[in-house]
Amino acid sequence: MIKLSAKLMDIDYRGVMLNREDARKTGVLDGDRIQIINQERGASVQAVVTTTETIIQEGTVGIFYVTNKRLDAKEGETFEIRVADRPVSIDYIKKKMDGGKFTSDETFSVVKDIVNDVLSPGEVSAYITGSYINGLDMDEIEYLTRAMVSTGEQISFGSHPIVDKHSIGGVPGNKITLLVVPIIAAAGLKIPKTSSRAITGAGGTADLMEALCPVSFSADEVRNMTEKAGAVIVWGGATNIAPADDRIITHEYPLKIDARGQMLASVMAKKYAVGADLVVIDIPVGEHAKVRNPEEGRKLAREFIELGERLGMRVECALTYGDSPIGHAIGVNLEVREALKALEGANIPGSLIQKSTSLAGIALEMAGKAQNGEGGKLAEEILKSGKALEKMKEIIKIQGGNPDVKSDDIVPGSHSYDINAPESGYVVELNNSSLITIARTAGAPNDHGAGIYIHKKKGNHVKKGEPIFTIYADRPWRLESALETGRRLMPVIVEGMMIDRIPSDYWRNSRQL
Ligand SMILES: O=P(O)(O)OC[C@H]1O[C@H](OP(=O)(O)O)[C@H](O)[C@@H]1O
Ligand SMILES: Nc1ccnc(=O)[nH]1
Repeated sequence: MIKLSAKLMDIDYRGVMLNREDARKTGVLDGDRIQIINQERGASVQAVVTTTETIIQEGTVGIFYVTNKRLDAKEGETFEIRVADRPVSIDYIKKKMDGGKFTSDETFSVVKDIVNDVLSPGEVSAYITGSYINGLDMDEIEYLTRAMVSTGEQISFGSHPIVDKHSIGGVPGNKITLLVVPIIAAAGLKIPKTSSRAITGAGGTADLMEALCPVSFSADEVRNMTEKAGAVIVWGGATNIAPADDRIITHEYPLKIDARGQMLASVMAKKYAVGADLVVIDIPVGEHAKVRNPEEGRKLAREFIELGERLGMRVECALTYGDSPIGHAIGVNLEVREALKALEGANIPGSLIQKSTSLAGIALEMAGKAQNGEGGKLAEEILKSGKALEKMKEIIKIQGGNPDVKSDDIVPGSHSYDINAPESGYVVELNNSSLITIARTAGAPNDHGAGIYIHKKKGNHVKKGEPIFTIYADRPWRLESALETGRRLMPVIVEGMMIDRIPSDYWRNSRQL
């Protein structure tokens, strides 16, 4: 054991940094774990070590920002440093990588170690990849859901039912939560909606809502705001509700994957932790969506319903059209503007309003606010009457945003480029996955102005030279990269359009590469 004095490092990362000499004395290598202890304060955390020759001097331990949120060290404070045991959860992760099955205790051990930052980013990725490749059965998914809930805070409300809604994601432009939640709340129901940020997409609901108001709140604040306004739309990752979820999503995001077992647990843990009784799940189905065909969709729906039964929640699922983007806008500001326009009563064509009112309608029927088959109509009435807009303003206000915000206040990025039709014809393909890649390359979701506005959707006729879609970015170099990606991926195909021209010397040239 050695004693070192703390140096706080303002780096948004987990772990600690040791001088190589101190690491040698302690007996740890880069990537090993140490326990940092202050006996007097009773403060102690485990952390993964990074070693350095020069950045941290001997006698000092550098503590990264995220780890210090738990340790609360002051600059110069003295800590005992001990080698920490290798966590047993790593053996469980290996077992899953080899095709084994997690027990309840093993799952809890992995989740607890993720939440307490005991596992390194590589180990968390191995856990996700192992589960992604070998799958989790329904028992393992239930264990995971319960472990995610029990390692965080839970909310309970005085009156019931508590309604909730969640989409598994995977379809670009899916801003429907910004309509569904205020419609349900305007009908007098409580809906404490927690969302994640983008996982495979170009803007999760938490990212979108952040363009209108703060989204980071404690579990207590979520409860109090929901009691007052009937609803919130907040970022689950900030609440300490199912805190493992956000850690897992952080590792899924760069890979654009959403492992099925983790997805079920991620969604349902958030519902269970807020005390939901009635839950509607949106399962977009489409060639480039997370669920490829209706059979797979029905199977996933059964799993959501079964998991709900095991946890005491009534779940209904809607298989929705996921072959094309929802509405016309993809990316934070573009989507928020489109959602606000719909709430303001603008005549937005097609999928956005229809999808939102159908989903909200199911929740209204489940809660007994409408007869079976009448929910969608009631939801539409609530939307058209302006009551959903009023409720949305109340939600924005209670979360600390400007309730008088108008759709036109939310503007897309100042750098844009129109992609025009090379031929006249019908749009026969809009590749969701490529659209997302282009929007992300343009800067979405972090750059709020970045994204894509689609002028012509599948089945629409377009004349040669007319814009099919416009790419927006906040920074010019991001627009350049997005354009390059767009040219490579060709996300839209117009009937009759030449897809590529392969010159006769193609093979010779490609061999030279
Ligand atoms: O990035 P991809 O994987 O498309 O989807 C993730 C989005 O789907 C869910 O939406 P909601 O909270 O039901 O609106 C999540 O919370 C998140 O916002
Ligand atoms: N894995 C997930 C998919 C969609 N929403 C979530 O919160 N989590």
